[in-house]
Amino acid sequence: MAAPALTFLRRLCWRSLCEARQAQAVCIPAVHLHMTTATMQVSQKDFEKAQEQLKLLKKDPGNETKLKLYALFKQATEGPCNSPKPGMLDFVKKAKWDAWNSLGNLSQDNARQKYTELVSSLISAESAGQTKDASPEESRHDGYETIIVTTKNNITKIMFNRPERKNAINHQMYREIIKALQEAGKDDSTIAVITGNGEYYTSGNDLNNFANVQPNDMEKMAKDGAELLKEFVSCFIDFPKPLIAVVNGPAIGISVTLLGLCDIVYASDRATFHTPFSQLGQSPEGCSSYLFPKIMGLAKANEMLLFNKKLTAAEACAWGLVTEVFPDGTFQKEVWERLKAYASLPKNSLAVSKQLLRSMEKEKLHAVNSQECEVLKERWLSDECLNAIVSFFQRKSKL
Ligand SMILES: CCCCCC/C=C/C(=O)SCCNC(=O)CCNC(=O)[C@H](O)C(C)(C)COP(=O)(O)OP(=O)(O)OC[C@H]1O[C@@H](n2cnc3c(N)ncnc32)[C@H](O)[C@@H]1OP(=O)(O)O
Repeated sequence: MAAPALTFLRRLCWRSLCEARQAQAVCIPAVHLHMTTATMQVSQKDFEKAQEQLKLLKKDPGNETKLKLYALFKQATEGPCNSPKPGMLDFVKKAKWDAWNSLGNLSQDNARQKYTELVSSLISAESAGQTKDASPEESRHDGYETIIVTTKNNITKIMFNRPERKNAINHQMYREIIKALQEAGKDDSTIAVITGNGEYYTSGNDLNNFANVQPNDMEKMAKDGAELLKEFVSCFIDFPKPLIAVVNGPAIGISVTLLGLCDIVYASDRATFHTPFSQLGQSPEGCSSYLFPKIMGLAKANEMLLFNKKLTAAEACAWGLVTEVFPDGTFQKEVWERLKAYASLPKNSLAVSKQLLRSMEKEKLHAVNSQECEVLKERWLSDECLNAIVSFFQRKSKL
């Protein structure tokens, strides 16, 4: 069918089509009077039942099917197409006329039969789909060790999964998250969610990423780290569909800065938000040096990014970093119910809308990301940073 015709047909509300058919059905008893054999009477009964069943369909079966139903109904009740051909620009009438006319001399009995069969197949397909919808399978994606990636209810969930290390992000986890985001961007899901397994959302960069590096390899470590970080953050900047952070517990470092690149942030009231960059002799990343002042204003961004102020969930919400805070006891239930409803919205509409909201900033964000990675590359080679890492591990070993 021609694209303009389809576009116009999309304007046809499914319910109004059903109602139109109901109104047309008034003429059916007249058809019924012409039938004589018992078989035909049964067929007529089935035909009427099919019309009733059609009204119960919840999902719009699509334009092609609607046209087929329309044509079969007309053929069954009025016989071969007998109305004048509509003008080329009357797209809807023309499409309907074409569909009816394409049935040629199909007998009314056959048309009734085909109509009834088509409705029956739609009803069976919908009830099979509904059973599936009621308890859809959660599919787990293969090939990940540090994260768990699943898809259910049109939501791809990426879960940090090193709970015994407070979900600290080691090099392998950075790479796996990159891969998971690239796949989630292309899969059939409507939205993607990032969350943590266990008590923490994540404690940020695994400080072991800096451990056991020989003095001669320091520069290479810093260079490779900056490249990995740049690629990692780029995946968040470019992510093409709504990306939601479900912050189940404390969040530290890079996991906090990335929230500025997420489209919605839901937090448990147990969550805290901490970016101890200066304490670690480091500097902000995840585009936070640009996005945090925009989100919360420079004065508050300074408290977080320069002076390591740890925010409660309520503060983070008041400062605009978090969308909504939920009591921890009902957090998972409330959030996933909400997300399930969001993920049933039209997928493409959400994707293009997200891209519109972000597109003006994309180039800027990539430039900020590059600059932040360059600065960090230097920071990682600084005494301030090395001393901070050493003192973290010394503190740990004394405990
Ligand atoms: C490619 C490189 C990209 C770099 C990007 C730049 C990113 C920057 C950042 O993210 S900065 C933030 C870095 N994170 C931290 O500074 C947090 C460090 N961890 C802690 O302060 C604490 O562990 C804690 C507050 C998260 C939890 O404290 P506590 O409740 O007392 O638990 P433990 O400390 O006993 O933790 C259990 C176990 O996990 C280890 N661990 C936790 N987080 C990290 C981490 N981020 N790095 C390394 N190890 C971590 C902790 O050492 C314990 O291990 P142990 O049992 O002692 O072997």
